[in-house]
Amino acid sequence: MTKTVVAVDGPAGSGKSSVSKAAAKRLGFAYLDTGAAYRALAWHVLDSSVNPDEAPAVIASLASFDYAIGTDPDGYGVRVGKTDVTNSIREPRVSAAVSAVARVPEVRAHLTALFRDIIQHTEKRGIVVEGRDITTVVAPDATARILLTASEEARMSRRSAELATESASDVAIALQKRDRADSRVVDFMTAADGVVTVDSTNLNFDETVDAVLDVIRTSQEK
Ligand SMILES: Nc1ncnc2c1ncn2[C@@H]1O[C@H](COP(=O)(O)OP(=O)(O)OP(=O)(O)O)[C@@H](O)[C@H]1O
Ligand SMILES: Nc1ccn([C@@H]2O[C@H](COP(=O)(O)O)[C@@H](O)[C@H]2O)c(=O)n1
Repeated sequence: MTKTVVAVDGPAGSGKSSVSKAAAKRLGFAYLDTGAAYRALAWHVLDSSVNPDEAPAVIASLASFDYAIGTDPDGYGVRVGKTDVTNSIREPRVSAAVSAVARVPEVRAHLTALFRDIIQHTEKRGIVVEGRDITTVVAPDATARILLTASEEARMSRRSAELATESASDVAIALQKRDRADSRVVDFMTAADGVVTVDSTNLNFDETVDAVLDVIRTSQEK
């Protein structure tokens, strides 16, 4: 059986996780959130009292990074060792530390190998994988390659609607800072050759999922 791999990249708050998860559910595919792995490593680094800006110490912490993630879009959990970190990796302190960890080349190589292993071993007939470098580095040969974008204004207002405990301006500053830092490492703002852009600025959630499903269907027909 040929496995369908769908690669989705985009900036923070563009809808990668929610849209990819919904598309995977509709197709009966597995779903892999690669940002969760970078977040889990940032959580592990902080939990080990390592400074995320000290690359050699971050690299050393990979040896004790016992990471597991589910790929069921209906209920996936993230674990580091025996600790369930599904919710704690979304805390602002982890979001603030994750870019420093993600810029270390050894970290990227380690996690890329992990993602490829998960993609290869999925038991479903397809998998939707989302992140920043999936279309270009992790799975450049994917069946469908999508850049999911939305204007900065739309992304900020969607994200601040989610985070009721934080002010809209704090959310906006954190999101801009993370995108700026991340885009120094990976270009997820421009579509690479063969990558289809889906701009959700003027689409509602269901319309965005439908647009992504259209791209997948068209790619499968090729
Ligand atoms: N087209 C859309 N219209 C309205 N809301 C949307 C749309 N797409 C996504 N959303 C909402 O925007 C919010 C952010 O989406 P999501 O968390 O999936 O983004 P993300 O790209 O994975 O972000 P991050 O990279 O920061 O994890 C969610 O509340 C989601 O439901
Ligand atoms: N392929 C990826 C995915 C994520 N990152 C880094 O992880 C951070 C968190 O990702 P979210 O999708 O959960 O927002 C992100 O800010 C990047 O630093 C990455 O480098 N490559």
